[in-house]
Amino acid sequence: MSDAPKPASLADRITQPAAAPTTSPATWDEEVSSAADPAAAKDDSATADQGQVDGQVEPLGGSGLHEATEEVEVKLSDLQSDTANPLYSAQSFEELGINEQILKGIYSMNFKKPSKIQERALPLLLSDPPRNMIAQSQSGTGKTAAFVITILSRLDYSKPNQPQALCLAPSRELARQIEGVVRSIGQFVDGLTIQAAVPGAVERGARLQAMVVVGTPGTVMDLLKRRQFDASQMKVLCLDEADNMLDQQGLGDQCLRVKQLIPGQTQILLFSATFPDMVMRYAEQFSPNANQIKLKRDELTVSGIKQMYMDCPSDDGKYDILANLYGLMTIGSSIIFVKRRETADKIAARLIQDGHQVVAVHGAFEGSERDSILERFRLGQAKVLITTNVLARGIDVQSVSMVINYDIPMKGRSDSEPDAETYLHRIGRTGRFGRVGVSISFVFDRKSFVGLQTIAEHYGIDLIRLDTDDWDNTESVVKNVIKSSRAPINMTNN
Ligand SMILES: Nc1ncnc2c1ncn2[C@@H]1O[C@H](COP(=O)(O)OP(=O)(O)OP(=O)(O)O)[C@@H](O)[C@H]1O
Repeated sequence: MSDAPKPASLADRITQPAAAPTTSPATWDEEVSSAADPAAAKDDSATADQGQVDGQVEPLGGSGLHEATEEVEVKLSDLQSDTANPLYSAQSFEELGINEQILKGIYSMNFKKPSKIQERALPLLLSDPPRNMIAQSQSGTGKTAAFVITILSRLDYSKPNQPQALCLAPSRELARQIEGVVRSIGQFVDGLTIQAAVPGAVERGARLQAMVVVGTPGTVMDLLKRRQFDASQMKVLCLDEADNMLDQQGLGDQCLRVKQLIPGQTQILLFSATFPDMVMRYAEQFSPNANQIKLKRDELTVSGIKQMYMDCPSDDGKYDILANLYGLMTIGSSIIFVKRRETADKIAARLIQDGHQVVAVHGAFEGSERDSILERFRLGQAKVLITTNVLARGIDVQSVSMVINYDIPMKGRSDSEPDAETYLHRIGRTGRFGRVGVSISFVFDRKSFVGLQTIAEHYGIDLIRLDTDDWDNTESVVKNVIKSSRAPINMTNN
């Protein structure tokens, strides 16, 4: 990129006719910017083929290029004292009115100061009488601890066998992860009982007998129907990834049915990094009179994640680019997101055949197998994970330094619309709590290019273009980012 002339923003390039007639375009951004014909993009969108897709949502109704920044080392404490940073807080955990045993758990996790969402949300969440909450904060900024502390603070510890708090998440992996956070933060809380309600975790006929239940909506609904779960004394209902839970046809219905079976005065908490307008309206009905903490669209991206893209020669040609990137992907850990299960299997098989070590997980895998593969990835025994949207949200593996969008996330009938929310959640698997990371999105045709460009404009993101013909430069740009451990302070935009 150093030798190439710095192009104007993608937005400029797509909306303005090319200044001078070009010869046959070398890349899709050249092609699209010279044609600038939205109708043509539409034609392409009708060609989505069929296949098994995980985690797809039903639709509801200043991008630019720049040079990568040089390495800057920053401590977490520096980030947390920068008022513009989403990790900033003026207060300590003690000042937020959290009970001693819970505080002990928080400090044992090495959390020194709250993040902005924790500082802002906790006083509202813990105040009496309990009020509902709709809370939005960027990926990796500590939303889980905010609702877990609330749950632990609301329980009646004289009733250890009585379910009193229910947390729902869209995937078994995320539910298990949240269960782990409840166990960690609650490790010094006397008498705390916790149970997971994910497929295969509760024996048929066995009653749920824990104060805190963390599960997926389908399993929880089954347990309620079979009277294995008494929700009559529920105090808190929390939906993590709430926009996804309320938006997806099936999950939305199940969440609504669960809500109908709990007491009317239950405190309802909705958390997510994204709340599209249409879903927000429904969220406000689901969680009435809620305190709300919202972000503007241009505050949603995390500055520590350097977002890049590569212009690939063809759909098939993406594989060679991926194989070339493989060495960089193993510097930390990385996740490759694809649309279809078959693609995940296919590229995993090819990479393995080419001598690389990768693992794949998607919805076709059996539950316990999914758990054990993700565990291997968490432990760093497998460095590269290939998956579908099923793991796009919530999964917290701090060592992930790169996310690859092998397929640009799309939604709608025949994949007609770019899926800006899923893009944000996918790239948010890196850059956790002030760490740095790289996302690389592959485009190869007009539709994928326009899709990415639309997403970039939606959030006002600057995308760095990586040259597929200059691997030395690509390597140095990516390495430069991932070898620094923290996001530079002056890069924060929120
Ligand atoms: N106050 C804190 N100090 C240090 N680390 C923290 C603090 N709060 C949370 N973390 C850590 O930050 C990471 C991200 O937290 P969490 O998974 O809750 O993010 P999130 O906001 O829910 O993200 P997502 O939107 O992707 O689900 C976790 O590893 C968590 O342990």
